[in-house]
Amino acid sequence: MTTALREELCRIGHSLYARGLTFGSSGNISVRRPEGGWIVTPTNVAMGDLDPGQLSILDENGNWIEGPKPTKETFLHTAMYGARRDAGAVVHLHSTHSVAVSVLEDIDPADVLPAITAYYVMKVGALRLIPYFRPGDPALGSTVAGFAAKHHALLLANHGPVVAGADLRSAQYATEELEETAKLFLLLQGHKIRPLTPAQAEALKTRP
Ligand SMILES: O=C(CO)COP(=O)(O)O
Ligand SMILES: [Zn+2]
Repeated sequence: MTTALREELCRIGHSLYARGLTFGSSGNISVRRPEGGWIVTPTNVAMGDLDPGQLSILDENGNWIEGPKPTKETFLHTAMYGARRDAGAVVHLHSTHSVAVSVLEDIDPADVLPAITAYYVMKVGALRLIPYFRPGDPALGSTVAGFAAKHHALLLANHGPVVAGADLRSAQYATEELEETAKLFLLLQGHKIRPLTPAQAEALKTRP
């Protein structure tokens, strides 16, 4: 099981990297292990170079117990899991359009992007902006913990998205949906737009 999870995590990392959804050694991914604890990506490794035999293991308290040194954003991942007991995976990227939106001056920090499409509402919902902290700053963990219970998708200002999902695929798909919606939002700047109405958005949350 752990071998399959290791392979799936690396396949997703390779795919994200190959499609330009994160760059250099940016981004990190974690997944909950059925036997307890987490598999997380090592620090300073490009998503395109992830190796199933070279992943970091954390115990159930979030302590590094095996493998290479884990991502410096480990506390960001553990803060998400701490606030969301149903989360099975967390993806953090530096995807270009999401980062661009995180830098805009006049965005609503409580709900950054409008409900442009149904899939955005279904997979992301209300995107919360988190104030800027330097990467790896543990203070980011406590700030994220305060918002993560209400929001599975967060946008770190001047940095990038961090998204929790029930499993790796859900977290990946929601992060990709967020990136595509950020791109649409930027494409639509200067145009009058007609987002989904609150009733249309609400219906997507309550119906299958
Ligand atoms: O995205 C990153 C920092 O925010 C990448 O850091 P790591 O290489 O430590 O995972
Ligand atoms: Zn980052």
